Amino acid sequence: MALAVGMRVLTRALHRPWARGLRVAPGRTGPAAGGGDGVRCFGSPRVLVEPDPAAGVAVVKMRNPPVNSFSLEFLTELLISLEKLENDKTFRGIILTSDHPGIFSAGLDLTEMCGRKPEHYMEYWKAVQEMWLRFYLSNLVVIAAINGVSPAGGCLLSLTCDYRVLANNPKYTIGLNETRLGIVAPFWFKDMMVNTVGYRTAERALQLGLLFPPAEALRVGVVDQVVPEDQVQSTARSVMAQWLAIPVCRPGVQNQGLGRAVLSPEALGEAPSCLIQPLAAPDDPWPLDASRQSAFPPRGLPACLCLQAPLFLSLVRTLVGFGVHPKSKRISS
Ligand SMILES: CCCCCCCCCCC/C=C/C(=O)SCCNC(=O)CCNC(=O)[C@H](O)C(C)(C)COP(=O)(O)OP(=O)(O)OC[C@H]1O[C@@H](n2cnc3c(N)ncnc32)[C@H](O)[C@@H]1OP(=O)(O)O
Repeated sequence: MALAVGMRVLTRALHRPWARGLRVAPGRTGPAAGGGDGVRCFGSPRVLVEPDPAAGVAVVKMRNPPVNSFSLEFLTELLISLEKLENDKTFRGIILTSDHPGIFSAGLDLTEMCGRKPEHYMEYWKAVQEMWLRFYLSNLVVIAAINGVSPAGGCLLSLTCDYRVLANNPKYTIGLNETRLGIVAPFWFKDMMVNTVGYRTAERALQLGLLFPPAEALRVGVVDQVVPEDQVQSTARSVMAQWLAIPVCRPGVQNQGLGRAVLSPEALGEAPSCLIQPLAAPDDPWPLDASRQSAFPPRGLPACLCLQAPLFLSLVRTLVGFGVHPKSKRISS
């Protein structure tokens, strides 16, 4: 299904480049997540934050209908919310979930990735990387309460979290399905998966573009817990309490050199620009060996990406999977 929808969205975006996927959800206020009096939700049109100051926790709900895809606007709002919470010493943890049960996130917004100007791709790609880095490196404990389907970038976002609770609904699949769309998952997507499920499982999952239903997701370890749908939020809160009982949980993990293995100290210094630098230097020598070159363009490569061939190829050089890109060493070693 993801393949069909992906192709449909891409084709439509090509023919309707003005269709930006910019859907503004109405604002909303309500009681705090913890039910405390006088504490109001805040956020932005696409991101709702339900604070529970007493617990030091905020529930961050993605609400970018219809599928919580990562449009540029949505990414920007999500990052602003995260930054606000990080700068507010009241909060030590966030629970990341969807305001629209059934869909956690459809991942990158496919309409952002074709029919646009090169500058837009740069801006968009930078925002995607920043989202990943900011969540991955956040000093807040982040628990994902996955209450819907979570392909590709949606899965990546959950992989940045410290713990993943998935609702037990066979429709709620999760995984990195990029190859099914004819695109290669960036090496940092791949590294996150390898860190989570191990090399062989990640290799097979990425090559086949597997989307795991809950039982399988738990078995391979892409999620930490599968619970009945109506217990996802409460389980996430219990897990959070367990994490917050540890005085130095997230910074402590970093100090032990665990969990942040994808990033080298060099990349940490100037991460976003460092990561997109190869895209800005499209004349770099082709880094793929002959056998890999013959695999491009992959079968099923969306037509619009073929039309963007020069950009796409330079991106492929940046985004390759499984260690064929020399530059990946500086990030993933
Ligand atoms: C920047 C330069 C780019 C160059 C190229 C480099 C490429 C590098 C990319 C690297 C990594 C990519 C990561 C990604 O995340 S790619 C996105 C992958 N996502 C998917 O495969 C999910 C596709 N969607 C679905 O499977 C289903 O929509 C879903 C199961 C999520 C929900 O199904 P449901 O039946 O509830 O809803 P619909 O399918 O009817 O969809 C509703 C509307 O939403 C539109 N839609 C769906 N997904 C996306 C999406 N990812 N981006 C934008 N829009 C999306 C869908 O078309 C429907 O729209 P309409 O209501 O207008 O018909």
